[in-house]
Amino acid sequence: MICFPNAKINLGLNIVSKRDDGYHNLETVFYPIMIKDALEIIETPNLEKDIFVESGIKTGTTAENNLVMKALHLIRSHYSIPPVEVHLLKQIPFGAGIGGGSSDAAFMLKLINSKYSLGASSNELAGMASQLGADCPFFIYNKPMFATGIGEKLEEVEVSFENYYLILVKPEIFVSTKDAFASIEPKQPDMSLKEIIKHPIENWKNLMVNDFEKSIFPKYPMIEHIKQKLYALGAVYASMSGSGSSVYGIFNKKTDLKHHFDGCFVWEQE
Ligand SMILES: C[C@@](CO)(OP(=O)(O)O)[C@H](O)COP(=O)(O)OP(=O)(O)OC[C@H]1O[C@@H](n2ccc(N)nc2=O)[C@H](O)[C@@H]1O
Ligand SMILES: Nc1ncnc2c1ncn2[C@@H]1O[C@H](COP(=O)(O)OP(=O)(O)O)[C@@H](O)[C@H]1O
Repeated sequence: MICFPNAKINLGLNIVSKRDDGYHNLETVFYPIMIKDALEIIETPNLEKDIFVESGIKTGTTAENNLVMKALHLIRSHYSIPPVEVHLLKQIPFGAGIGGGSSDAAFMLKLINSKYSLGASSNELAGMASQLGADCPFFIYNKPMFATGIGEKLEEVEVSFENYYLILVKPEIFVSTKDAFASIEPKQPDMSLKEIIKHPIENWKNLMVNDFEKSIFPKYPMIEHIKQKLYALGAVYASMSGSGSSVYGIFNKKTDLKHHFDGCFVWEQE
């Protein structure tokens, strides 16, 4: 049985306060984008323990610390699941602020739930996902969501780029989410993202921010350069996604932009 975990971008990101457990309360809108990994589980008779095979982009993870295996062990602690062979084809860049690892883990929970007809509800799966990563519960629902708390309180929102064109650019820079949070001064936003998102996309430039940009841009000028270039090329809105290093641009019409970003991973909406 196979599935195709996809990535996300953050539309705005306000880091509101630091919590006693070291995590941060935030406000963001998660928006699914269709850069995809492939995740397969194969049931092999007489297998004594799980097998994990990773191909594609090298994440440097192992069968012990890859999030798909952590997801497998977690769901197995609730349900009886036999040893399986797991194949993960990595195509979503990591350290990119687009949640690839969290998505793989959430899709593993959904895959096991379907394959073994466990009947767990989305809410139950989201509860398990929250133990694997702050971004993880969103990928259980995988539709545009306004998120608060550490990212686990989710509310569906209406937002679509149907008449627009989206491009995502990731330079050869890998940002650690933990380090990115460490250099943030939390603050209450002037206007809630839930309100901002209702404005026309043309107004977002003046209203919507990603709080990580302020600390990440001075450290990695290349990321800011990409954002400025997207605006120079005519983007209606451009922003870093999550803790970086990816930057996305939203355009009014499809234009050939790839050649402007040599040396970067570039994904364009079909
Ligand atoms: C910043 C965001 C924005 O969407 O995405 P990415 O840039 O990673 O994609 C997320 O909040 C990341 O979610 P996720 O990547 O699942 O984070 P986790 O693995 O749970 O946490 C990694 C580390 O980030 C910090 N962390 C994470 C989430 C949060 N709300 N507050 C935090 O302080 C903690 O130090 C934690 O140890
Ligand atoms: N299935 C996975 N895919 C990618 N990274 C993973 C996975 N499992 C664990 N990791 C670890 O998580 C880190 C962050 O990966 P990821 O969530 O894809 O990045 P980000 O959301 O910051 O773009 C990686 O550097 C890697 O060490």
